[in-house]
Amino acid sequence: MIRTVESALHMSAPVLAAYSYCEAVTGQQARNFAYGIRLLPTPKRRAMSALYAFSRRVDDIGDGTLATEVKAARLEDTRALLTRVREGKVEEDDTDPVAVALAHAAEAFPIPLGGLDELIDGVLMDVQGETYETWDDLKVYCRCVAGAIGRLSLGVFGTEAGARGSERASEYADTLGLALQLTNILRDVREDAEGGRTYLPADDLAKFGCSAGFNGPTPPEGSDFAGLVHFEVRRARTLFAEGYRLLPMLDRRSGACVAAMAGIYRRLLDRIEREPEAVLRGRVSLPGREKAYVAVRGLSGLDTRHVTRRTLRRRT
Ligand SMILES: CC(C)=CCC/C(C)=C/CC/C(C)=C/COP(=O)(O)OP(=O)(O)O
Repeated sequence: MIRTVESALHMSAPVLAAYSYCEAVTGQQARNFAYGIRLLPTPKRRAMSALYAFSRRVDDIGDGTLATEVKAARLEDTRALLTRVREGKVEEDDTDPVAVALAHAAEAFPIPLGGLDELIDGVLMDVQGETYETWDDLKVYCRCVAGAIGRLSLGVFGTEAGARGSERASEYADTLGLALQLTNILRDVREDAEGGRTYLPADDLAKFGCSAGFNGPTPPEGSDFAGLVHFEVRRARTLFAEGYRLLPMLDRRSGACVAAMAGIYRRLLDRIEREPEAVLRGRVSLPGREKAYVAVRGLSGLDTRHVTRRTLRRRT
């Protein structure tokens, strides 16, 4: 049974403590997304924090230094936990605060929990060292680790668009996830290379003379690294433009949350476009004041109105 948002506000001390734990994890670790999540009303903010804390746990298993088979086993433990959540088998006094908060959020909002299975599938691909020949191949991975997060988030945000509109909203949320993930991949080129990983499609790397990979602060000799980055930036921008069509389908504060998350990442993309080689030297980031500015713009609807008008103009 789905609880109403009002009844979700009256919650037991263990559930409140579980949400506080997830909010602390979000505040400390979601260096960019926390700015958007903070703009939501309390029940949605708590539910998004529960989703974030669960996703963080899955991601951390993938990123750690454990052996492949240990990582795979831990990911399957997480999947088993998810099954308990789905079957309503997590009690409020369970010792795992993330499970308690997620179980509560999944009762309060129509969250399509299968998206978290997809996330686990995506991180398993990563752990098993999957490589991507083409953008279509990479898209499968991005759909699992980011598109699914967009679709899960939409369950919390809700949309007033009716059944057919919901389907479209879900596609836009998925596409926005792809845009964020591709931006994230560009930003983390250096860090991933140090961990022995390149996510960018092999055929794009070949086209720009970068098949040798990246192992230092300068591009491979004779390559057109800037060309590669600009090519992927254009691809990300197209995805952002499509994904932004979600914004007018959301209520004001959910729209503000998405506009802040996407707005911060778009500014990262702007920086990367201006200085492609910066991603080989380290992680490109925005100062806190700039992220706060983007969040306030999201709340005032500035970004939403701008994008909606532009999107409509493009379509007519
Ligand atoms: C509709 C909607 C809400 C769509 C958005 C979906 C979404 C939030 C996808 C997240 C994908 C992503 C780039 C995660 C990186 O997390 P990270 O912890 O590595 O990020 P960080 O290092 O930038 O903090």
